[in-house]
Amino acid sequence: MLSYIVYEKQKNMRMMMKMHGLGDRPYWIITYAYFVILSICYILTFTTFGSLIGLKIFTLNEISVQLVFFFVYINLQIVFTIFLSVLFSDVKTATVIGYIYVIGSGILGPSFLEPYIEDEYYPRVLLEAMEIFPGFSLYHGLYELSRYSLQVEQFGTPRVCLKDIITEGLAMRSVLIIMIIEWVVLGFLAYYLDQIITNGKVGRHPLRFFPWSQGNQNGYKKNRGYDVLINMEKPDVAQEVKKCQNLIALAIFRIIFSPTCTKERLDFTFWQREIVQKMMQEQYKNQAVICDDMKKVYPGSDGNPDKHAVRGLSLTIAQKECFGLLGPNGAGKTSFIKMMTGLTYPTSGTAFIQGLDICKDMKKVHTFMGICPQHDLTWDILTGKEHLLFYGRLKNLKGDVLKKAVVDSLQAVNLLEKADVQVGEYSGGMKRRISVAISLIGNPKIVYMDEPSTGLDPASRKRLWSAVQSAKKDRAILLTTHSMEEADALCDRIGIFVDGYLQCIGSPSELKARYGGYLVLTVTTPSEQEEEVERLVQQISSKAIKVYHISGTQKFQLPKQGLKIGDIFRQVQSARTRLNIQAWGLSDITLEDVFIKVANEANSLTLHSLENNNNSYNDY
Ligand SMILES: Nc1ncnc2c1ncn2[C@@H]1O[C@H](COP(=O)(O)OP(=O)(O)OP(=O)(O)O)[C@@H](O)[C@H]1O
Repeated sequence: MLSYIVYEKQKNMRMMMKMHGLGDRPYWIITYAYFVILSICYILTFTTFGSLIGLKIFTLNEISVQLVFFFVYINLQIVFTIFLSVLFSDVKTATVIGYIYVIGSGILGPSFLEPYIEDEYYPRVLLEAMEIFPGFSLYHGLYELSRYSLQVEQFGTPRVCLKDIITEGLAMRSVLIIMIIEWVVLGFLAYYLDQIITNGKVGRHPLRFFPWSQGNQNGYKKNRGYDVLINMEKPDVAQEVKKCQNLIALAIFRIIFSPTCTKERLDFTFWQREIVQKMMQEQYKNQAVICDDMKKVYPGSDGNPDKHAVRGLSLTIAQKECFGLLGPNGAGKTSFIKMMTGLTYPTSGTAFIQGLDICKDMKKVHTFMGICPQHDLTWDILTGKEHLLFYGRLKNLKGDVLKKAVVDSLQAVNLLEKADVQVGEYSGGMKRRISVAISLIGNPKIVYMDEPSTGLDPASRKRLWSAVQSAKKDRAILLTTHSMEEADALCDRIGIFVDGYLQCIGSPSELKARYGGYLVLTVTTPSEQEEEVERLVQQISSKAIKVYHISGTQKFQLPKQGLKIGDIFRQVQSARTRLNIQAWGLSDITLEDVFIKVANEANSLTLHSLENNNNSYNDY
């Protein structure tokens, strides 16, 4: 049981289920019920088999006594396991500790505890204190059962029944009482710790359940207000920041001026009202996601400084928009998606998804969210179809609708033929495709895809793209990718993210226009015609620059301003015979060029500022 729970935690399966709408309470109820049923089956087999081979502990004891004792114990064992599981994040460690516990308590029972049980003068209170350890209470209970059966066999006394245990104050009574109390206490404790501890660390405020607690409920710092530094050198990013601020102010306005709100209205200053009213006129509607200056800092360890993975991200994503977040390795894209999906908390700032604050209403957000994580989170023993059935049910799909959704999803990612194959037998690309299908099932309103096409062959990638294309018709999609071709094909808007900052934002064509600004004209002629070609190009654009020439092949950069592609075609074609042009071509800047340019600029800026810092330290 311990390995099972820790496995789901370590592999982030639990988080994956949570992100698809399975709340903590249903998760634990289902898990608990599963373990109880499993344990009951085990105990029934155990006692039946024991009786069949004539073990007196089973044949000479009342069935009701055995059943009550074993039932209480299995429940205690389950809550104890859940309690222990909170402390582990690695399945191997959990399994080893689990075995040490089982074998250790089996050895310690007869060698350590038994002498105290048999010693009538040993204080019972101390013995009962030792039985707080569940392995010892089990041992003592079994010891009592065997004693009762021995009495029946040797002295012919009547069998001990439940009533005798309760009224006569037999040792079994204290064992049962200890186990029942522990069952309840550990149950609450396990649930409480599970809520505040994430991967072995305290993730939420320890007092979050107590109404009198003034502690920050989610363990993050809020950075409300309008103190975001707007970098005027990046007007697109600055505009996005402003848009977020305005939208948030609008949301505040709506709350404050709602008829039910009285307290906050008093704190609402006049100037804020002015801004909000002005902004009300602006048409920022239908935003699926509004991120407000989100930051993520990982605390430094082993003497290393803190890692600023996301340094302040303000972003809006409209309904039915596919937004592509591009960036070099380590830029902070995954950290951002982790915050958006509730895998980790923002260090400061927050985001609103369909108007719900991710720091306050993440549970509700999970019910209409889909995610395709960077690393596939699937159960090896379940088939592709079973995965989709499971996640479809989490999204409240039922009956024929569910069946149809599963078939459609499998078809969309070309896995219909492999529907009944266990995912453990899937290739890397197939696992990726089933992850995409999982993220889209149940019509989530917002879908996050972290490098969805990694490891896919070109045909599968194209099919995946068309699945994403049709999916975005009725939902917002946030996609991270290293493939510029993919970003160009799928994304309505793109943001390039470097070193935790958004460096630029816009549609692929806007970015190309903004960072390209020129066309590349390549002309190949016999070498003696080179000068003539140069003259022709100067006629087309007086600002053309020759960037390259070798044995008759010349390359020119033509500033786009004032140029018409049709004119270039016409002029080159009409001079084709006269100048003996053997080949010529005109190309635009690619998204890849934009990416490299933006990333290089950002990196050189960082280096520059680091150098400046170093210089100022030296000066100092
Ligand atoms: N749990 C963590 N603790 C400390 N640092 C972390 C943690 N997770 C990520 N980082 C660091 O934060 C930075 C951003 O990481 P992140 O995984 O978000 O980048 P990314 O843009 O998704 O990279 P890639 O494209 O390679 O997936 C990296 O320098 C990484 O080393």
